[in-house]
Amino acid sequence: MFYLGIDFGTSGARAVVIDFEGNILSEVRYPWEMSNQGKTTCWQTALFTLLEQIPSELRLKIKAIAINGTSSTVMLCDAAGKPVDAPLLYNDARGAVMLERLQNVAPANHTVLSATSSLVKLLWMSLQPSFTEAKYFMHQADWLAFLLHGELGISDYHNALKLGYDVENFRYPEWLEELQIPIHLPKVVTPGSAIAQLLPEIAAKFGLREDCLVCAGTTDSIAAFIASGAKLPGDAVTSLGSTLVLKLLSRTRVEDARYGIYSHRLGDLWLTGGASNTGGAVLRQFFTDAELEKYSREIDLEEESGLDYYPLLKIGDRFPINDPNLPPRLEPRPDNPVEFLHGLLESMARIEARAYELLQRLGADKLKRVYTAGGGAANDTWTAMRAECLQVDMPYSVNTQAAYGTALLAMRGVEKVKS
Ligand SMILES: Nc1ncnc2c1ncn2[C@@H]1O[C@H](COP(=O)(O)OP(=O)(O)O)[C@@H](O)[C@H]1O
Ligand SMILES: O=C(CO)[C@H](O)[C@H](O)COP(=O)(O)O
Repeated sequence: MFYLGIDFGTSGARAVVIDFEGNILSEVRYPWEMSNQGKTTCWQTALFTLLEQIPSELRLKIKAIAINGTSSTVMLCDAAGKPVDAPLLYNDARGAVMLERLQNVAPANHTVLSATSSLVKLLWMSLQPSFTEAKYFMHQADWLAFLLHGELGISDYHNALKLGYDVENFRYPEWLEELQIPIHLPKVVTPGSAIAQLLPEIAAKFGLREDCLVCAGTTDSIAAFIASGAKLPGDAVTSLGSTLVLKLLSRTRVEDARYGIYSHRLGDLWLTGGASNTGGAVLRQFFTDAELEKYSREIDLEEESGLDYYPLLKIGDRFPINDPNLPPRLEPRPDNPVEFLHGLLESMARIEARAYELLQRLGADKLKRVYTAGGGAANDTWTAMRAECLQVDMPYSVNTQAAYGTALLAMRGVEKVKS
């Protein structure tokens, strides 16, 4: 039997089929323009296209499917599961106007007290005209899974963290219930746990087994952590995708909205960390992937760039500076593209190192090794700069693709294998 993991990242969707031993049997991709990442029609097309791209002989043996989305990408649906408005993406900060109201209700420095948290987004959406048609609040991964299993309003405690779900006591906190928002908040289950079998019409349409189970999902950066094989306190994964996301596995939970720091539950341990708006999307604004590869090789690592940027696409960051008004700093810009890239990579390496120092200062376990996921993992020059800043072991991970981690989540969810 096989297991399917589907990753809905920032720059596209990817699917991986694995066997019980974790061997990859098929990998398919559906890239999209960044302008399409906020269209639910594009998400549905991507999901169905990925299913069609998997060889039919493999599809017939898929026993479980799980989907990860970008964290805090959220939407409202009507009673039939139809979106009533456009989704709000992971880094959408329009909910900042609701922070003051929430500060009077939520505990100090709670994860939801961030301009991009799912709860401030929900409060903002509740003021929009479309809210009158809304019945369900869903995360991207929840809605995509709903398309396959047909049950509305089910999420996982990774995606639900930024909605304010209490992942220690597995319930919504009283202060959140007192908000009395007239909407169905999702029923929250364990990531990877089986939710339901495929809808018969989906099984028939895509040549999948009718008893194929759809499992609760996770977020893209947690999926990458699971993929990496990191498992001990002090192990960390930096996702160098469109965004820079840090996860440091710790015995201690760390929560501090002042810095955009929160902790996801992973078994009996905590994934302390945060997600910055800096990262590959800023690089892609100036360089193609081919230029990144070419110019990175020309960087002289013996020299510092002498540049100190805070690379952002637009105003606002989430972590380690949680400030929706933080301006990008990309000046002075050298004429030589190699020098400019040197400054960008070096500056992001410094932001990463500062962020790990902050996590440890606030109580997370001591950083011991850092695995790297995402498009930037392939950049040896960047890895060397980062190693210089981090001064820890940076092992190469055979697999850090989020889709692979999500496939492992599906397998472990239905096979109860030892992880
Ligand atoms: N050689 C490279 N060096 C640094 N960054 C790279 C390189 N190649 C690709 N990237 C970056 O990786 C990002 C895409 O990585 P990916 O993990 O697919 O992103 P996401 O999951 O966020 O969609 C792009 O923003 C791109 O700029
Ligand atoms: O930046 C992002 C998109 O890639 C997401 O915010 C990322 O998933 C981090 O969120 P989490 O730590 O909850 O997974």
